[in-house]
Amino acid sequence: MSHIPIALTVASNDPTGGSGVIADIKTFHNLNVFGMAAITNLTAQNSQGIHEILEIPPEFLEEQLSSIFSDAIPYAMKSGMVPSADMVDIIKKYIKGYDIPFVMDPFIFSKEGKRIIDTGLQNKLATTLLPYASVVTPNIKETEAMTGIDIKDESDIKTAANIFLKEIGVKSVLINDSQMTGKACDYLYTRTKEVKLSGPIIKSKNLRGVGSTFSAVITAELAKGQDLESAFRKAKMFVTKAIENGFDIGKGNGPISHFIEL
Ligand SMILES: Nc1ncnc2c1ncn2[C@@H]1O[C@H](COP(=O)(O)OP(=O)(O)OP(=O)(O)O)[C@@H](O)[C@H]1O
Ligand SMILES: Cc1ncc(COP(=O)(O)O)c(N)n1
Repeated sequence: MSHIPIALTVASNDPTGGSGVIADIKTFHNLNVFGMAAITNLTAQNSQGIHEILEIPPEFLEEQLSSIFSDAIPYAMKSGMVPSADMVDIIKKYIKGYDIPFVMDPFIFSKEGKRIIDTGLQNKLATTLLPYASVVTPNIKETEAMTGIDIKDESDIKTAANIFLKEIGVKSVLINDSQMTGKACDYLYTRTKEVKLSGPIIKSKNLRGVGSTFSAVITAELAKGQDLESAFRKAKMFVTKAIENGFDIGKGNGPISHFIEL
């Protein structure tokens, strides 16, 4: 194959390979997209939680991005864990400068509910990066934190989505209620349409990487030139199968599978 779309993830490393950039690269590979990764953080984590986080110096993120973009421009990019205001500004510079599809997967709370970034940085992400995002993929807790809406049902999700679109200025938002109800309904809101995809909740403790993988599928599909709604449908199918085929690796919560065939 001489020509291949490139997707870039700007995120953090999970040494056990369940989430973060390793999950992103596995997803890009599965979808026949060439994956690149610029690292923001190193984490020490495993199936039982995040233990330590070591921030890469912001100027070294700049070095990584400048090496990538001066050589081959990715077709789409996503961001995950962004640990400092300086890094937010660096990422904004590249998104503004190159105008490629940008999927923002904010990482504000860990799976265990622990706050990962403070509210100052959360606000900086919202005001500086979100207006440049093609789509944002927060989970319910992140949606509540960024919009101030207490989410109890579908109408609250719609209210929060409207804040993302009309007040924060994001082009589109993807929110799901899997952490709230017995279903796994995902909602896409853009300025012109709403799409709801319903699916059953799969009972599994092996859910590590589900958020990273969902946003990585969207990024890979946008890199291929697919529209956002098709990318959303593919991401939903991908994570559903990936959860169904998850692995019992480690003593706690294992990872989803990236070996799936759609
Ligand atoms: N138990 C489950 N059964 C079926 N689908 C699920 C389940 N858990 C999550 N999903 C689906 O996985 C996708 C990602 O979910 P979600 O955004 O909540 O993950 P997350 O890890 O909390 O995300 P984040 O990276 O933003 O923290 C969504 O499509 C959601 O519906
Ligand atoms: C390095 C890193 N990035 C992201 C996540 C979120 O996990 P998930 O992909 O399961 O939402 C994580 N735990 N660690």
